[in-house]
Amino acid sequence: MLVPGVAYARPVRALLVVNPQATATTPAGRDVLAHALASAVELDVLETSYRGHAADAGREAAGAGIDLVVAHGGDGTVNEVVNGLLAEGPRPDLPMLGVVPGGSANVFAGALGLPREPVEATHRLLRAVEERSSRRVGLGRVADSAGERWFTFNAGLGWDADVVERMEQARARGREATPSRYARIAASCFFRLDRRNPRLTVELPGGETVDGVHLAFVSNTDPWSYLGGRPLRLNPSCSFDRGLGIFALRNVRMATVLRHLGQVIRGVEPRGSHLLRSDDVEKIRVTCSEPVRLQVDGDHLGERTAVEFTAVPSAVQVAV
Ligand SMILES: Nc1ncnc2c1ncn2[C@@H]1O[C@H](COP(=O)(O)OP(=O)(O)OP(=O)(O)O)[C@@H](O)[C@H]1O
Repeated sequence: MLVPGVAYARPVRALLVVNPQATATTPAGRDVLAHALASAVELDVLETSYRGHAADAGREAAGAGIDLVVAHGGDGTVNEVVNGLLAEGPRPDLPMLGVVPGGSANVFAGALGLPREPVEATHRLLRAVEERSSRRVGLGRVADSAGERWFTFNAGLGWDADVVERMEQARARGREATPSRYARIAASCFFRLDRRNPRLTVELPGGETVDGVHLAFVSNTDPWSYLGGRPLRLNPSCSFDRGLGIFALRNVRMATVLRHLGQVIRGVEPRGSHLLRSDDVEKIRVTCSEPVRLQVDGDHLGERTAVEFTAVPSAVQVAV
C-alpha cells in the first residue's frame, strides 16, 4: 500500500484495467496511457474480455500486493474495479484507485475534479503517483435480496432507473445520449410510471418515513450531469466527505416533472415542497409493494422491492 508523502525504495506496482468496450477507449489511447504509466511504475495491463472482468481484476489486485489499480473506461468500469477492490470490505492496505476517463459520462471522475480528457487525466495521475498525492473517498453500499454492491456516485430506484434502462437500450441500438433524447425518454418513462403507479416508501434514521415517492436518488456526492458536464444540483451539499444524500420526488404531476427536468439540464437547483432532500445520512431504506427498477452508478441492475443504502466513509483511497 502507498502511504501519501512517503518516498519508496521499491517501485510502485500498478495494474491498468482497460475496458475496450467503453465509449471513448481506443487501442492507441490504451497504449499511450500504458507507456506513460510504465515510465513511472512497474505496470501490468489487463484488457477486459467480459462483463465483470474488471471486478475480478480488482479482487485479485487487492490480495496481490498491488499498490495502484488504474481504471480506464466509463463509470461501469470504475464501479467494477471498486467492487472488486472492496469485495472483502475496506482495509487500510488496499490498493489505491486511479481513474483515466474513457466512458461517455465519467461522472465519478468529474465529481472528483479530474480532467475528462484522457491525456490530461493521465498527466494528473502521473503527478499524483509521483507526489504520493491521494484522498480518501466515502462510498455508498446497496444491500438487497441479491446481495451487496458498492456505488461510487449514486444509485436510484424508480423513475430514474427506468430512464437508465431505456437509455441503455437506446445506446445499444447505436443512439447517442443527447439531452433531447434523455428528456424524451424521461418524459415517456414518467407517463408509464404514473399509469402503473408503483410508489416507493423512504425510511430515514430516526423513524422518519416518506410515502408516495416516484424517484429515490441516493448519492455520496452531488453527481455530475451525464449531459452537460457540470453538477446536477440535486443535492448540492452532498460530498464524498459526508454521509449519503437523498433526493426524492413525491406525488408530483407531469408538468412539475418536466419543469424540474429542464432545471436539471440547465444546472438549476430544483425546489418545492414535493421534494425530499436530506444529506449526511448513514442509512436509507427504500421499499415498494411491487418490484421497481434499481440502477447503480448508471447501470440498470433489475427490479427490487426493498433496498438498503449505507454510507461508508473513507472507503477507498484515490490517487488525485
Ligand atoms: N470486454 C467486455 N465486454 C462486454 N462488456 C464489458 C467488457 N468489459 C467491460 N464491460 C462492461 O461494459 C459496461 C460499460 O462500460 P463503461 O460504463 O465503463 O463504459 P461506457 O458505458 O462507455 O461509459 P459510461 O458509463 O460513462 O457511459 C460495464 O458495465 C462493464 O461491465
